[in-house]
Amino acid sequence: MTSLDQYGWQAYRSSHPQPIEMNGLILGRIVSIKGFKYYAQTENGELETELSGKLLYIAENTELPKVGDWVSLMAYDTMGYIIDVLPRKNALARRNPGAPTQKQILATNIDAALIVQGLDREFNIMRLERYLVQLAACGIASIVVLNKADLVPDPPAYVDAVEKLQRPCVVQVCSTYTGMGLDALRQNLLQPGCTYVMIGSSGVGKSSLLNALMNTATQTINATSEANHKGRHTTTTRDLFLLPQESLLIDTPGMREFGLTGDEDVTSGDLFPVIQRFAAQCRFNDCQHVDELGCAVIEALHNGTLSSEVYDSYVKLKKEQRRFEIDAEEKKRLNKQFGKITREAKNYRKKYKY
Ligand SMILES: Nc1nc2c(ncn2[C@@H]2O[C@H](COP(=O)(O)OP(=O)(O)OP(=O)(O)O)[C@@H](O)[C@H]2O)c(=O)[nH]1
Ligand SMILES: [Zn+2]
Repeated sequence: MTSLDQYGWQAYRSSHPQPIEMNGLILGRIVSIKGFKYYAQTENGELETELSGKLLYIAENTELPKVGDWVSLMAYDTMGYIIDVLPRKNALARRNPGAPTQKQILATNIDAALIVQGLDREFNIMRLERYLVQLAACGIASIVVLNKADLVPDPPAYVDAVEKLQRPCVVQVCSTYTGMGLDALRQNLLQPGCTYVMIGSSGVGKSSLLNALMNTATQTINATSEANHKGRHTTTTRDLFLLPQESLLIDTPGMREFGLTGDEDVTSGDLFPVIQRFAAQCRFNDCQHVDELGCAVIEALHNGTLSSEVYDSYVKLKKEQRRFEIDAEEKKRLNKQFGKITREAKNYRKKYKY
C-alpha cells in the first residue's frame, strides 16, 4: 500500500486546507495520461481510469485532469472513473502550439520547476529569462539546473550570468556524466513529498537527470527511438515519478518549448521586479521605458545599474505579449462577425420559413 503523502498529499493540503468532502469516492493523483486513459495513484496502487460523463461532455479543456492533478474517483472492478478534479494549487500553462490564442495546461500542483539548461551551445540566457517570467506568472518557484558542467572550464561564470538576471531562484551546477552537483540537488534542493517539474529544450539532459535521480543509470525509463536518429525520447511509462529520496518529479514531452500564455501582464511589477524598482522613478506614470524623457529605466541601463540582458528580455516579452493580444482581438472580432452571420441566416430562415 502506498501512502498518498508520498505522492504529495500533505504538500497539496498545506496550500488547500479547506475540508474536502469525498462522499465515498476514492482519492487519486494523476501520474500519466495516454490518450483517453488516465492513470491515477491511489492508496491501493495505480488505477487505470477514464473520464466520467460529466467531465467528458461538460468540462473545458483546461478543466480536464492533467498530470499532477488530485482527483476523486469511482472504482468498478479494475477500472476507475474520474468524477472531479480537486482545486489546483497552480498550473504550468503555455500557449497552445496548435491554437495560439488558447491556453494549454501541462502539469498541475507543482512546488517548484527545475529549469534545465546545458552548458554547451544550448546555454541561452534569454530563453532562461523567458522560462523564469513564465513560471513566475504561473505562481511556480524556479530552480535553475546548469547541466553538462563537465563541458566548460569555468561553470561559476554561468552562475554569475544567471544571477545578473536578479531573479529569486536557486542555481545548481551539475553534470549527469561526472555526478557533480547531484547530491546537492538531492539533499538540499528537492524536498520529500514536494512535486517538481522539469523544463528545458531537447538535449539539455532532462532524461539523463531523471535517470541519475532515480539511480537507474542502466535501466532506461524512457525508450529512445533510434529509428529516426533524432535521439527523441518517447515516454513509455509515467510522467510523474517518485524519486528514491521521496520527491516527485514530472517529466513530460510537452515541457520542451513554451511561450507566454497572454494572461500574464509583462509590465506588472511581479514579473519584472527589477524594472519595476527603477520605473518608480520615471517622470511619467505611463512610461513605456523606451525613449521617454526622464525614464529612470533607460537611465539605469545607460549607467550600468540595469543589465542589458534584463532590459532586452523585458522589451522582447512585452512585444510578444502585444502580438498575442492582437491575435486574441482578431479572434474575438472574427467570432463576433461569425455570430452576426449565423444570426442573420437564422432570421432569414425564420422569415422565409425554410
Ligand atoms: N557532456 C555531457 N553530456 C550530457 C550530460 N547530460 C546529458 N548529456 C548528453 O546530452 C544528450 C541529451 O541528453 P538527454 O538526457 O537525452 O536530454 P533530454 O533533455 O532528455 O532531451 P529530450 O528527451 O530530447 O528532451 C545525450 O547525448 C546525453 O548523453 C552531461 O552532464 N554532460
Ligand atoms: Zn520609464
